[in-house]
Amino acid sequence: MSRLPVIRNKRVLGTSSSSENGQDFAPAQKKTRKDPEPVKPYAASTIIGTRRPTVAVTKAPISRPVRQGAATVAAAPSRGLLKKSTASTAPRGGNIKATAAPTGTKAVTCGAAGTKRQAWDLKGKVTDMESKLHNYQTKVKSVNQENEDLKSTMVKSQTRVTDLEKSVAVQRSQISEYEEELQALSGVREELDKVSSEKTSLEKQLSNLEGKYKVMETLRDSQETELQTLKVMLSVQESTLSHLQLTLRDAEEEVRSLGDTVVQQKDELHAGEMERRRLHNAIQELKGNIRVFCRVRPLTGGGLSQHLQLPATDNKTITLAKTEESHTGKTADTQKNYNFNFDRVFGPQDSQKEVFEEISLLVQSALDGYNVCCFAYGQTGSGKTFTMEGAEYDEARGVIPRAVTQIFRAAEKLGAQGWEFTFTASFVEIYNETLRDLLYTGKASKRPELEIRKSINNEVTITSLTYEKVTNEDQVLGLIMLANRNRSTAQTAQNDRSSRSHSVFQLDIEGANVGRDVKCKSTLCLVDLAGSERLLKSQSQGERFKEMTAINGSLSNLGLVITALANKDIHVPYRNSKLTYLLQGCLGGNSKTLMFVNIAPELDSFGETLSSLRFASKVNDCVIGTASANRK
Ligand SMILES: Nc1ncnc2c1ncn2[C@@H]1O[C@H](COP(=O)(O)OP(=O)(O)OP(=O)(O)O)[C@@H](O)[C@H]1O
Repeated sequence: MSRLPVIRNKRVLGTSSSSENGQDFAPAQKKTRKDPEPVKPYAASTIIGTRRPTVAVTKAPISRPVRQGAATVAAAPSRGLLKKSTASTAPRGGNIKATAAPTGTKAVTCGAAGTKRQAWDLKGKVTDMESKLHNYQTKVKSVNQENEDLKSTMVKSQTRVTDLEKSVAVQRSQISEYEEELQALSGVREELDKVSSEKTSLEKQLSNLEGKYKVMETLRDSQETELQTLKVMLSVQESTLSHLQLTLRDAEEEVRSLGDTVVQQKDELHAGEMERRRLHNAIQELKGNIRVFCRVRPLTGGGLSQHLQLPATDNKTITLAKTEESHTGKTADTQKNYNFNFDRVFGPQDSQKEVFEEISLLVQSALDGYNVCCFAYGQTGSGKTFTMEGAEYDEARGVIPRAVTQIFRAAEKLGAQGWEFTFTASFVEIYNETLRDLLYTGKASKRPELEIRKSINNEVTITSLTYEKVTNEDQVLGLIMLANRNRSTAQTAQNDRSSRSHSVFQLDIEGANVGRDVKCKSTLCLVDLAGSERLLKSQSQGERFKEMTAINGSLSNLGLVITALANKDIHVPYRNSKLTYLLQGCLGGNSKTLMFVNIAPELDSFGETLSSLRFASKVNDCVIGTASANRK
């Protein structure tokens, strides 16, 4: 920070000094400069010539002239004026002039007329001397006066000097203050430096920003151009929009009329769906409400079996041929053929897919509100489980997983027509006339006993059985896997238990078309029966005998029930076995039944095969009454 006052004060000081000196010392300096030679201070020469009466008073340079315009009598001690010796100090050959004092002091002249007195004129000389003395006295007086003045001036000057010294001291203290301030200002200077460096960086930033600003301006310009283009486009779009709005109004009108058409078509569709169901059922009835499919499994070691003949052109016949040797040996061997006709006969080469295609219509009936029961009958190892469950890879999937897939897909499609379905799955095993929950996940020790109950409206349920609500195919497949795990656990405890127990998978289906106030309810029942070995062959004893008795009992009772239904007997012995009791809802008037008779192609299974085919043939001959859908 500029503290110019310091300089100004100095200047003031100088000015003041100059002013003082201007009054008191300047002329002397000027004179000194003019003097050809410096003259010692206080060196005053007064030449009082004997010959020349004129008294020359030289102007002696003094260090401090008393006053401008004062007599140029030197301010040296007045005594000196009288000393003759001092005359010798006067400059040699100098122009010594008698300078008349401006105050009226006259130069001493010899004689009144300035003429030289005669030697004899002593009086005159005395007079001159007196006059001179008087002059000198006057001069002394004036000098004294002047001296006094000078003294007072000196006193004043000293006072002045003191004042000035004080002032100087004050100025010095001020200077030191200013110096201190200056010192303090050095910090400020650092700050100033910092600020200035900051300023420099800010300036740089500013220039950067200016650069950016320019770029932004360019960008803005281009965007403004773009905006203009967009505005033009917008106006075009607006006109298009208004045009489209008009079109939309027209379209809405059209949609409204189409909506009416859709409602009308939905009605027609629903009527069509109901008609389809009616016709579908009519076809099923024509096919018979109980159907039997025969399936021959491939030979375990490959090749063809000689005793089983399946005509290539006919899918409904199977011939079991047996060559009987002549007992006497005298006659030729005779061949005995056993022919059986079924709704369909599948050979060893027929795939799971082909088998399922034949029963998919029945599965559709389950969704339409009809009870459907499908069971596999046959000796152990004849392919019942393979037919019903299949293997894990896709192509080998059996009836149960395929039926589940079909049902969920069909339900989804019917959803578009306003149908909503709920599905409940259960899986039960019947072993030795005892029911076992295959979906049970609790502790084995707490496994509850299951009892079949029949409600007032003839609905069969099992107490404490797991009824699992399912919403998709994967859930059902998960339950089937759980059932298989449960079965294999039991099988570890008892060898081949699965062959000696019936497993019953049930899917309860409830459908409602809320908009049309239509409801339906049905059960799809898929059963893998126990092996149908005859008691004689197995020659079982003990526990095994008990198992076989139970199996044969339930299977033969199944035959009896079907026969009773076909004969329209008043009493149908459902309760004679757990199997028929459980399947009561799915067998009989209000249901569609499909039986698979599975055949093992090995020759040593001939007897069992013949027995199975005879049983199936009996069932096939039955015509169970007309089924009616469970509609409300
Ligand atoms: N159509 C077929 N094609 C190929 N393999 C089959 C076929 N049918 C059955 N099998 C195979 O034959 C074997 C016995 O079949 P499966 O276990 O299904 O008989 P099962 O009648 O269920 O026997 P069990 O009464 O002991 O349960 C299995 O290995 C199975 O994979």
